[in-house]
This record gives sequence, C-alpha cells and structure tokens, in this order.
Amino acid sequence: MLKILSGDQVKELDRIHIQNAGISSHELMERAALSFISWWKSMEFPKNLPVFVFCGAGNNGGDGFAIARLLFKEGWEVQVFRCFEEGSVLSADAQKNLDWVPEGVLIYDWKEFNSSREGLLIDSFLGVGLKSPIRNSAVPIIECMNSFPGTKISIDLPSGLLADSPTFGPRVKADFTVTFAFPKLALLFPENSSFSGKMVLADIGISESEYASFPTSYFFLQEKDILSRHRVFGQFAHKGDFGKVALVAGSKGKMGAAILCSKAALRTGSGLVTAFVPEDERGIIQSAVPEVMCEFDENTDWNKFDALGVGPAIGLDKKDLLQDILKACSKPIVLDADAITLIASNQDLISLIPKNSILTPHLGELERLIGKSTDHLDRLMKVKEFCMKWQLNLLIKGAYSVLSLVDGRQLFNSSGTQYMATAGAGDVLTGMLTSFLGQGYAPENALICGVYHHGKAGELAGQQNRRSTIASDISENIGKTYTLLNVL
Ligand SMILES: NC(=O)C1=CN([C@@H]2O[C@H](COP(=O)(O)OP(=O)(O)OC[C@H]3O[C@@H](n4cnc5c(N)ncnc54)[C@H](O)[C@@H]3O)[C@@H](O)[C@H]2O)[C@@H](O)CC1
Ligand SMILES: Nc1ncnc2c1ncn2[C@@H]1O[C@H](COP(=O)(O)OP(=O)(O)O)[C@@H](O)[C@H]1O
Ligand SMILES: [K+]
Repeated sequence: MLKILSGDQVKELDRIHIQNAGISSHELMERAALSFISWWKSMEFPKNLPVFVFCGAGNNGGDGFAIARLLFKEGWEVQVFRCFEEGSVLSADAQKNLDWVPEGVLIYDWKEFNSSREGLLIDSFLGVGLKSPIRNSAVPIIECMNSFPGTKISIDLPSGLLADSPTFGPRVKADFTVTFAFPKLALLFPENSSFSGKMVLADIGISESEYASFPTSYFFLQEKDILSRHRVFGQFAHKGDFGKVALVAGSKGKMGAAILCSKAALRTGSGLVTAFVPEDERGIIQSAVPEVMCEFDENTDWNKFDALGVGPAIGLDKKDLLQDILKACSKPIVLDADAITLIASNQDLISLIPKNSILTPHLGELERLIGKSTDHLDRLMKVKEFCMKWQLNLLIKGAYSVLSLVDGRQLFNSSGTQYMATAGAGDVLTGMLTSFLGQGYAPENALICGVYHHGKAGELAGQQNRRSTIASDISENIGKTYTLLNVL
C-alpha cells in the first residue's frame, strides 16, 4: 500500500530513488514533467488556448520550466511567468530547465500577466518546499493567479498550501492538482478541497519498496491493494460458507434503511441475510427484498449469526437493545448511524463494544462521539487515539474516507465520487461491511474491501446517473465491481 509521507521526507525519498535508479535529480524532474504531460494529453484541452506557466525559483519552478518546454514541443503556445526577481539564485535543476526553455517560449515577469486573456494556467510557483506561511512578497503572486478565471492546474501542491499541516494564508485555488509520487496529506483534507480541486496522482517511477524505511501512519488505498485482501471460495462452497448475517435496522417510517443494508449484504455475497426489524413493519421489507428473512425477538441469540450490523435508522430509543447486543456479542460487529449516536450519548457503552469492531460515523456522528475537531489533522489524531485506546476500527466517511485501524494506521480510500452524497449510501456500506465480516474476512480486510468496493460501485453508478444517483444504484453496481477487480 502506498505510504503518504510528509513534505519534509520528499528530498530523502528522491535521494534514495536517484541512488537506486542510477539517475540524476534532473532526470527525475524530467520524469515528473513527462508524467504531467501524459495526464495533460489525456485531458484533451482545446489546443487553441495559450498556456501560462508560473514558475518559482525552487524545484517546483523547475518542473514548470520543463513542462513549458515539453508543451511547446507538443505544439502549444506557451508563456512563462517568472515568480522571482531577475538574477535570483535558482535551485540547480530549476536553473538547468530555465536554460533549456526554447526561444519560442517567451519569459515574462509575473507582474506582466494579463489575467483577462483566455488560456490555461499552470501553477509551479511553490511545492513541498514551503514549510511556513508564505512571505508577504509572495501574496500578490498568488492573488494574481487566483484572479485568472480560466482553468488552473497546480503542480504537486497549490502554491501556498502546506503539505501536511493546516494552512491559513492565501493559496492558489486550483481546478486540478497533479501531485507526484504520493498524495500530499493536505490534498486529502476536506477543508482544502476548494484549493486543490481534483487531485491527480502522477507516477514518477518510485517503487513502493523505496518507501520502506520511512515511518508513517498514513497510507493511500488503491485498486491494486484490494484483490489480495479477498477470500477465495471454491467450487464446492455452500451458502453457509458465505456467512449468515443479521442487520438490526429500520423503524416506522424509515424501513428503507433496513431494505438498503440487507439488499447490499446480499449483493456483496452473503449466504443468508436476516433483517431484525419492528414486527409491525415486516411487510415492507419482505415484499421489497424476498431473499431477506426477518426476526423480531429482542431476546434472540445474537451469536448464532456470523456477523451483525447494527444501527441504520433504528431510532434513538433503542439504547437497551443496543446494550444487550453489545453485551451478548463476542465477535466484532459493525456499528453505524443511530447506534453511534446512542454510544456517543452513553459513553459507558464504548467499553462493551467487541474489540476490532467497525464504527462508520459520518462527520456529524463522529463529532458527537469524540467531540469537535479544529481541522482534519486534529480529527485524524483524535480518531487514532480513540481507535488505539478502545481497540476499534473507525471509518471517517466522506471523500477520501479514512479507515482508522486499531494499530494506529490510517488509510485514505481512493474510490468514490461526490454522486454518493445521497440518502442511504451509508446504509449500503453497512450492509457490505457486515457481509464481508460474515464471509469470514478479518475486520481489517472487511473494512478495506467494503469501503473500496462501495466507492467503486458509487463511481459506476455515478458514471451512469451523475447527480441522479440514489443509494439503490450503488447497491446494483456492487456485482460489477467484482468483475472489474476480477474477484471470483
Ligand atoms: N519526488 C518528488 O516528489 C519530486 C518533486 N519535484 C518537485 O520539487 C518540489 C520541491 O522543490 P523544492 O524543495 O525546491 O521546493 P519548492 O520549489 O516547493 O519551494 C522552494 C521555493 O519556495 C520559496 N519559499 C520558501 N519558503 C517560502 C515562504 N515562506 N514564502 C514564500 N516563498 C517561499 C523559496 O524561496 C524557493 O524559491 C516539489 O513540490 C515538486 O514540484 C520534482 O521536481 C521531482 C520529483
Ligand atoms: N463527496 C463524496 N465523495 C466520496 N464519497 C462520498 C462523498 N459523499 C459521501 N460519500 C460516501 O457516501 C456514504 C454516505 O454515508 P452517510 O453519510 O452515512 O449517508 P446516509 O446516512 O444517507 O446513509 C459514505 O460512505 C461516504 O464516504
Ligand atoms: K505549485
């Protein structure tokens, strides 16, 4: 799994790679520029537009000079805007790339930029080299770039954004950020999304083994990490092997939650799914999902199930039931929605939750559970502490959902789309996670597979339906994610 390093560790990573690959730092910069160009080509920007490249004096600027040269070679009209005084000392690789800027590319001072011209703007002013809030002299340069209404693409980081700590000063508001080697932590924070735009990860040929010596608790979960986490079932498998799960969900007026999570559990592959619902409401779910069985007796033996998912729309009057379930269960379970709100307001319940269980709060539920956070970094630290203290897994839901594990690792999920921000998407996830647990997956693998496939199913649903996507569409696409990832 790809490690997310801090901005400070980039130089050391480069040094290791340069040594291993037997290339120069300048060649590595060229690779970064070439990787950017291959993304650029995939975007099919209109060729009649000129490209304005803002370059700083460090290696981020060096990337910009190299990109300017390569785009010019591809036939684009390119202009470079210098974000430093003429005669300044540049980093060695930036100077070399400045020297290589072809004659057809005109170089101007940033103050000469006319922001009302149509074009495409590339921001390679400041990258991970920025360690403190930007100097006053740099503020107008960022304001100048932000005054440009067209598409802005930041290289590695939007200039002004600190790589891994909260930023308060001005920063470029990019439409895209093409970041090299690994996602810089700040690009994954919700509060920075209006600055980073869409993040694009550009490979520059550094292998994961070269990250081995770096300590970090942050990881980026990608498609290549998923298949090996799945269990393989043989030709003679029977429905018992695929697990018997129960979902405690739904209440009068909110039976949809029970339908969504039970159906998602079936679609994820559970052999037998029981919905534990109010008896008076059973007709709704039994006609909507005939494959699902129902139970109503609160004194049932909860341990007869291979896995339990508890919480979607059960109502906040179900504290006693929740407490009974937590006391009775010996195996890890999935807790979502109202179950989390109940636990948040009855914190003595936390110690009853079976170790290694999975909690899936959205930001509102999380705040009820662990209190307010000043920013996402603070939130990550608080959640990590919570998970390690109680030996629980917790998912912070949203774009780049964070899978916070019992041992302190925090994995940022790369699948998903804004079209999943729709009622019941979380209920579908609860069904999926419960299903994987019931199929005998270790909680960590159930969480990884559940969250990744949920996001992928959401992407497929979103491609077909865009903003008309509803939670049922996510469920209907779970099967396609198995085909896509070649899960048997
Ligand atoms: N492995 C990688 O990730 C690679 C990274 N490369 C690039 O190299 C960049 C890092 O380069 P550098 O370490 O030279 O750093 P940067 O180019 O990000 O920043 C250094 C520049 O920032 C200015 N600066 C520093 N603090 C400032 C402040 N408080 N206010 C205003 N200006 C300030 C300095 O004067 C200097 O001009 C990356 O972001 C990336 O773009 C690529 O060239 C090659 C491979
Ligand atoms: N912008 C987004 N990008 C990616 N995933 C998202 C986004 N918004 C929501 N999601 C996902 O959709 C699900 C929503 O869950 P939740 O908020 O519990 O919804 P509900 O309570 O309506 O079921 C989560 O898995 C979340 O990660
Ligand atoms: K930049």
